[in-house]
Amino acid sequence: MASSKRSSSQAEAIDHDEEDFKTPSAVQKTKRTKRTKRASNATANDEEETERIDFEDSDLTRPDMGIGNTSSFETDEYGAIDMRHALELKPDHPNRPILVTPDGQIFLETFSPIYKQAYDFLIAIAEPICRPEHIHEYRITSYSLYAAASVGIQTDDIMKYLDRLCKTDLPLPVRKDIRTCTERYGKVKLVLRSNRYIVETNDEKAISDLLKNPVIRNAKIDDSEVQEQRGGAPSADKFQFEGQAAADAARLRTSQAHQEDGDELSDEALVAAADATEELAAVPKDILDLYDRVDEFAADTDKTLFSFEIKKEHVESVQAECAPSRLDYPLIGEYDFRRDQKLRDLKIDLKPTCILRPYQEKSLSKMFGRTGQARSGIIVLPCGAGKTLTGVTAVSTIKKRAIVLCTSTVAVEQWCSEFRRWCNVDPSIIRKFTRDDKELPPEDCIICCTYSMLAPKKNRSEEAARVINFLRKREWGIMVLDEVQTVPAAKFRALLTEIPSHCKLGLTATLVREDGKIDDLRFLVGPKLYEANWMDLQAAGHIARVQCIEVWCRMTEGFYEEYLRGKNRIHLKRQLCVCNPIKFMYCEYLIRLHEARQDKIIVFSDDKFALRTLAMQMGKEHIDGDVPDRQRHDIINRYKTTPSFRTIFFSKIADNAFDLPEANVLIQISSHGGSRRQEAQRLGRILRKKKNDRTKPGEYNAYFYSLVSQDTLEMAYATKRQRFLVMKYLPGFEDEGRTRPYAFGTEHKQTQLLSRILANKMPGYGVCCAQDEEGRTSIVGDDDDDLYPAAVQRRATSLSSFSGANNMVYQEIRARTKKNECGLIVLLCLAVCPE
Ligand SMILES: Nc1ncnc2c1ncn2[C@@H]1O[C@H](COP(=O)(O)OP(=O)(O)OP(=O)(O)O)[C@@H](O)[C@H]1O
Repeated sequence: MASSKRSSSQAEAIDHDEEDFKTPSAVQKTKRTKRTKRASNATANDEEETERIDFEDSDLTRPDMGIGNTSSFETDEYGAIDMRHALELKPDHPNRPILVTPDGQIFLETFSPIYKQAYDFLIAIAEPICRPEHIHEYRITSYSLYAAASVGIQTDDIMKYLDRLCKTDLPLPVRKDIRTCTERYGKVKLVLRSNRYIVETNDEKAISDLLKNPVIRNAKIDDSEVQEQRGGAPSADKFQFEGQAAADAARLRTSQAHQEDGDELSDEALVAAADATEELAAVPKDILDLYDRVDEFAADTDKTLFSFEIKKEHVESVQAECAPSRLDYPLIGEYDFRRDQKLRDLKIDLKPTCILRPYQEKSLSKMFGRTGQARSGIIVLPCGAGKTLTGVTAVSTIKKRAIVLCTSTVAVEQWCSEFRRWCNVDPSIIRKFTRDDKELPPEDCIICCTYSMLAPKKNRSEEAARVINFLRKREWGIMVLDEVQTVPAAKFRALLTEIPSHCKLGLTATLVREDGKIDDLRFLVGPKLYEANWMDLQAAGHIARVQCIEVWCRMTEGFYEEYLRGKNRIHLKRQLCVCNPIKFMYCEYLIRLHEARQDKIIVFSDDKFALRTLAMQMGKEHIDGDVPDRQRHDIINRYKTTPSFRTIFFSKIADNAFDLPEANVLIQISSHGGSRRQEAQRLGRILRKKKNDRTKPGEYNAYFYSLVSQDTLEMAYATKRQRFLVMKYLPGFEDEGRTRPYAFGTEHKQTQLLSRILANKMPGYGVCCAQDEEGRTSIVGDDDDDLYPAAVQRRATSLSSFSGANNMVYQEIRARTKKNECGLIVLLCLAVCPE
C-alpha cells in the first residue's frame, strides 16, 4: 500500500480554511492567481505558496477592517516577520496562552491549562482561521467585533482580557483599531413592534448619523416622527433571566454533568488546571477573574431613547447600509420575550430527560445571555453535533409562536419529530407545511417548512397561498433558519422580512458559500454568536472520530481513451470519471469489506446515472430526488432499524439534514466539483456520536472514503482536501474479486457501460430526463441491456393513456441544452404515476 499524509499543519480540514473568509474579489483573485500558477506548471510547493499569498490578500486585512498592518516590519526571504524587538514578552509569558500580532492575528496555545476559557473568549471576539491540534490562529475583524458587541462584550473588556491573556503587552495598533471599530457597535437596534419595524438607539450622534443617510431617510416612514423617550431601554440588570424552569433545570443538569469540562472560568478550575500541569507555573492572578464581566450587559438605562419606524420592504437595505462595511452602526436584533404580552405563551418545556451538551448550552447562553432577551444571530456547530436540539431549546425557551425553515421535507420531518422527542408539548401544535401537507395551522403553533415552499412561485395552489398568507399576517416569536448559509440566495432572503419575526436564529455547520454572499448573513440574520471547534468535540466524544481516506482509482483503458478524446466536453469527461469501472469495483469492495465488519454504509453520488447503475447492479436501495417522500421515509426507517440492512445509496438530496446516527462509513463516488461545504455536510452523516462504541480513545470509529479517478479532473478537486490519507491501492481488492467477481469486473459490462455513456442514454442525465425544483427527475423510458433491470420501462400505449388511463400521467420535460443550441426541447412523455 502506498500512502502519504498531507500536511496536517495546514488549515483545519473542510470546515475552516482560509478561503472561507474571502470576499468575492478575494476569491476572484485566488482564482486568477491559481490560473496563472497553473499556466506556469506550478509544483505542489508553488500551490501552497499561492494559498499563502492569497490569504495575505484576503479581506481580513482589507482597510475597512481597521486592524493594524505589518508593513513597517521587515520580512525575511520566506516572508516571516521577526517581531522580537517590537513585542516584549512578559516575565510570566509561558503561563499566558496567546500571542497577538500588530496586524490583529492571534495565536492560541491549545495545551494551556486555560485553553477552554481563552477559546471561549477568542471565539466571541475573533474569527477562527485555522485550528490544528496545537496552535490555533484567529483574526480580529470588524465583523468579529460586531459579534462581540452584540453579545454584550464592551470595548474595554476586549482589550483588558486580551492584554491579560497575551504573552506580550497588547500591540498599540491593535488597541487603537479595536477602539475605532467598536465605538459604534451595539448602539443601534432593530425591533419589531406590532408588526412594525422600529430602529432604536439611545445615542444622539448615532440617530443623527443614521438620518443623514439617504437610504435610511428613504426607508423611514414619512409621517413617523423620531420618538424621544426618557428612561431608555428596560433595565437589563434589574431583569433576572429566570429562563424556563425546564430549560434551566436542563442547563443545571448539564453543568453538573459536565463539571469536569470546566466551561466556566472559576478560580478553582483555573488553579486546579494550573496545578495539574506540572511544567507550567500557576496561572497569573490577573486572568483569574477573566470572565466575571464578559456576559454582563451594561444597560444604559438613564439615557433618552430615540426611535423611528422604517418601511418593511426597506428593512434589508437599511440593514445593509448600517453594516460594518458601510455606515458602521450594525443593527442588533433583540427580543424581550419575557415581557411580550402580545404573543401568547406556548405550553412547551424541555423534557426532564433532555440534557444539553456543554457546547449546546454555551451557544444558547450566547443567544440569551444573562439579560433574558433573545439575540438574533448564528450558531455554528459541526455536522452531527446537535443543531436541531439547540434550535428546539431556543424555541422552548422563548415559548412563542415559532417558524422553522429547512432545506428539505425530510429535514422538516426530523425537526417535527425532534420537537416531540425532546419537549413536553401538545403534538397538535407542531405543524408541517410541505407539498403534501398544506393544512392551515392553529394560531399558536410551531410550524416547520422548507425554504422552497415559501419562495415566490407563479402557480401556487390555493391552500399553499392561504398558509403563506397566514404566516405573513402574524408576528412570530422566533424564526429558526436551519442551514442558514442558504438564506442569502435571491429567492429566499426576502422571506426574512416578509414573515415578521422578533428573533432569528441561524444554524449551520458550514458558514461558507462559494459565491461570497456569506457576509450578507451578518446583517440579514445577525452576527455569529458561537462556533464550536470540531476537534474539541471529537476529543470529548460528542462526535465521531473519522478517518478520511482518498482512494485513487486508475481508469480502465477504454474509459481513459474516451476521456482524453473528450477534450472540451467537460460533461462527458466528468461522467467518465464518475463511472470509471475501477472506481465502481473499489466501491463494491469497500462495501463488502465494511458490511463484513457489521458497519452501516452510505454511498454518495451526485451523478444519478452512476448512483442507480451501481445500486441496482449490487441490489442495494437508493434514494434520489425521484423517490417519493413516503418511500424515502420507509427506506430510511428500515435502514435505521434493520441490522441486516447495511448499505444505502444517496444522491445529493441527503447532503444535509438526514439524521442517520447508525451510519459509520461513507463512500463518495462523485462530488459537486469538490465543494468543501458539500463534503463537510456529507461528512456530517457519519459524524454522529456512536452508540455502544467499542473503539478505544484515539482510534477511529468512522470512515469517509472519497473515490477519485486518477490523472483526471477529479484529482484537481481533490487538491482542496487537506487531511485525507491518500491510498493508491486497496489491499485485498484482487483476492476478493477472484473469490466473488465484481459487478463491473467483466469486459462485457465495462464496454456496455461505456457505450451507454457515449450514446448519452442514461437515466438521470441529458435529454433522457429533467429535474424539477426539489431535485425530482422525470425519466423517459429506455431499452435493451441489463444495466437497469427494473429502473425504467418503455411501454407501447394507447391514446387513452395520454388522458390519464392506465395509471399514466403526462409530463413535460425541459431538457438541458447547451448554450446557443436550439434553445428548448420539450418532450412529451409518459411516466408511471407514483401512486
Ligand atoms: N444533548 C443531546 N443528547 C443526546 N443526543 C443528542 C443531543 N444533541 C443531539 N443529539 C443527537 O445527535 C444526533 C445529531 O443531531 P442533529 O441531527 O441535530 O445534528 P445536526 O447538527 O443538525 O447535524 P446536520 O448538520 O448533519 O444535520 C441526533 O440523533 C440527536 O438526537
